[in-house]
Amino acid sequence: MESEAIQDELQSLELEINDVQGQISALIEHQDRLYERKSELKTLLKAVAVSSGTPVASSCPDGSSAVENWSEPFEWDSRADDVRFNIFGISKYRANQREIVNAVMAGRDVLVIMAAGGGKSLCYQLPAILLGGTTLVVSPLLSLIQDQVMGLAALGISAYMLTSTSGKENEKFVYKALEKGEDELKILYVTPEKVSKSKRFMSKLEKCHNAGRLSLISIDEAHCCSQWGHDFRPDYKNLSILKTQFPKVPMVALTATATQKVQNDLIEMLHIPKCVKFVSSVNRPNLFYSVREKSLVGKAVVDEIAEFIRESYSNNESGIVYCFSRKECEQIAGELRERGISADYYHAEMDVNMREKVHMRWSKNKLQVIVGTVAFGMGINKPDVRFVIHHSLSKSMETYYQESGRAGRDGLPSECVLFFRSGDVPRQSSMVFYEYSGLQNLYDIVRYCQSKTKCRRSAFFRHFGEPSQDCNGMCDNCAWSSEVKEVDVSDLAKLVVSMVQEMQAKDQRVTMLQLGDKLRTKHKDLSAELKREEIEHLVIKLIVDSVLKEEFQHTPYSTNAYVTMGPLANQLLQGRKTIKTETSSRQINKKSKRSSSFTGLESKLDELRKEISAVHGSMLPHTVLSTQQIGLISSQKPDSLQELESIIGKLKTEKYGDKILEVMRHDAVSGQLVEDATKEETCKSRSSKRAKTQKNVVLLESSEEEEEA
Ligand SMILES: Nc1ncnc2c1ncn2[C@@H]1O[C@H](COP(=O)(O)OP(=O)(O)OP(=O)(O)O)[C@@H](O)[C@H]1O
Ligand SMILES: [Mg+2]
Repeated sequence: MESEAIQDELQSLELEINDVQGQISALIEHQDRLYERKSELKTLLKAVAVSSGTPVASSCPDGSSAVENWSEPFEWDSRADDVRFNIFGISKYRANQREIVNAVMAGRDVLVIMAAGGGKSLCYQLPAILLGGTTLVVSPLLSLIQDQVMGLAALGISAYMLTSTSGKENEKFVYKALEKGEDELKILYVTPEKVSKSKRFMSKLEKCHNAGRLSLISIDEAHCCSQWGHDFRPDYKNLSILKTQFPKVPMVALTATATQKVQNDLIEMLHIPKCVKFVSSVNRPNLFYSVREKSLVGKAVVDEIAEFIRESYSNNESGIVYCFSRKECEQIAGELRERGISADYYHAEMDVNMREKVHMRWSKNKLQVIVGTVAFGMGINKPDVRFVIHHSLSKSMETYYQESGRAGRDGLPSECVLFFRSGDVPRQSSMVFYEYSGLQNLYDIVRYCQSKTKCRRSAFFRHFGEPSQDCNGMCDNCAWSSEVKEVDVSDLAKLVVSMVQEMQAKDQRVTMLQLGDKLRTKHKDLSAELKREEIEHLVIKLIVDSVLKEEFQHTPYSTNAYVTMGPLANQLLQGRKTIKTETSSRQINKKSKRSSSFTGLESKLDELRKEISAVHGSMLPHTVLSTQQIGLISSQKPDSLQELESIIGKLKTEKYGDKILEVMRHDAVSGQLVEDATKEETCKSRSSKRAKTQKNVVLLESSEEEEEA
């Protein structure tokens, strides 16, 4: 008897110890997050003190850490303005561009952190022209390099590339230009492999340097150097050789990825400890962020996406739909086509040529929507993507920021919509659980999706450790007021957790889907009230709140995610923790249009840029005229080449000015004709109205007459 009592006590102690251990590990995890946040806030405080948006000199040549003023006048100002406007057709600098150009021109190493579409290319292309000699640009992807070289060639700048695909003739020209310097070679793009693997290339580059002709080195998409970045490329690690070989040549490293960890890594790996650092805000004020509830019925989701595109983007404006798997991409592209949307798919398993074809059709606006996996990523250089839809959630806030950020790189209003359902979470978690902080990162974006009150934008500021800025109603939670109620669901949560506990005691594993089904079978009274997605929503909330936990098991074909007791499960069961969910009565404002579609004249100019691009083969429409330039021309209506030049600069006016003015004149004439026709129509209808009135009078008179008669 005594031994039985001891056994009992031992067992209950065992349970209690397990419980305490669970709580300790949850608290340690919590403590880690607090430490991480503390260090973010400290950095933030420094940034705020320096005043946001201004450059931070990480340290100066003399070792001091004073902030330098890169906004003051410099001797190259007027030349820089001339090239910016008359060659690039850019009427004014965007935030930090001028300061960066100045720091590069002053011969400093520079690190640029600027959001996607912020205009990083100009920051090295403009100095490349002003400096003379050759600028070497390392860029990770062939498609990016091709786009850039083609865009620069269209501006008459001698830009070349050396990649695995460049032909012998091209290679010969480039090597000769590097070695002898007789032919002009302003900008040379290479992939990182050229630097790390081609001895021939490095020896030619050395000759160019020894002759004093290597004026600048630019590392684009520099986050590829860092293992903490999302696109790590092993060959980027070897780029440190550039600073070792050419210590006096200024280096500019550019990226849109802003985390502190990546920044520190880059400075170390590229050997630029004394660089001037320019950190711009991660805010993309022109992007409208929203989250929509994703239906359990696949076809209904596609219907909603197709309706969204048709209603808001009926002028063939470009967009991307991101999907989880290759199979899903193909299927959804097909289903969108069935619904009359011009869509095609893009994923890593496709043949390279096929992929390039799809990308090219989309870039040339011959295809409206690309349905892609994350493989459709870094190489996207299209500035006028008006919408990015996520058919399933991304794996972290950072990847979502990157993927959704492909919208609106031209600064014009664009939309980012994420379709969220809790059932998609286990699919992602079984992919990311082995990554460092993979699950924590995933749960961060799940919190973003589940919130019905918090500003979506503020989640990005928080993630990147930046002071908050006004959202200006540019997210669903800020734009559309709705009644959000907090509901205490602790009792239901206890039922769910008890069920997991029972199964665990019997050594049974349960997935989220099975858990929902079992709960509804066991508690029939609940199944009438609770929908499957509501239970899934609760289970995911419990996982995110550490009450439940995901565990993974590998099979030869897949990795399965199971739900088990989490570190805070006992706190809930003992009534020491409450669980609340948000319910909202919001109706999605489906008709709200965030983008302005083209007016008549804008459409004609859009047609013109497509025609010119088609004639030139590889040139893209936005290289001919940007959407912003189309907007400016349409609103200012220049009627001479001189006036046009004051809007789009000399080069584009010389090349396309006559054609643009012809379109404008044609539009004015047809506008006049329409106006005349309208006037005539109005006159006619007035006189016919008058006649009708008179007729009525006559009739009336006659009827009176008849009556009289
Ligand atoms: N000052 C400016 N005014 C108007 N348009 C600009 C300006 N600077 C750059 N742009 C345009 O903005 C678009 C995006 O520029 P760019 O490709 O340099 O962005 P990025 O910062 O390199 O973005 P990503 O991180 O996506 O590569 C381009 O179409 C470019 O011509
Ligand atoms: Mg870029």
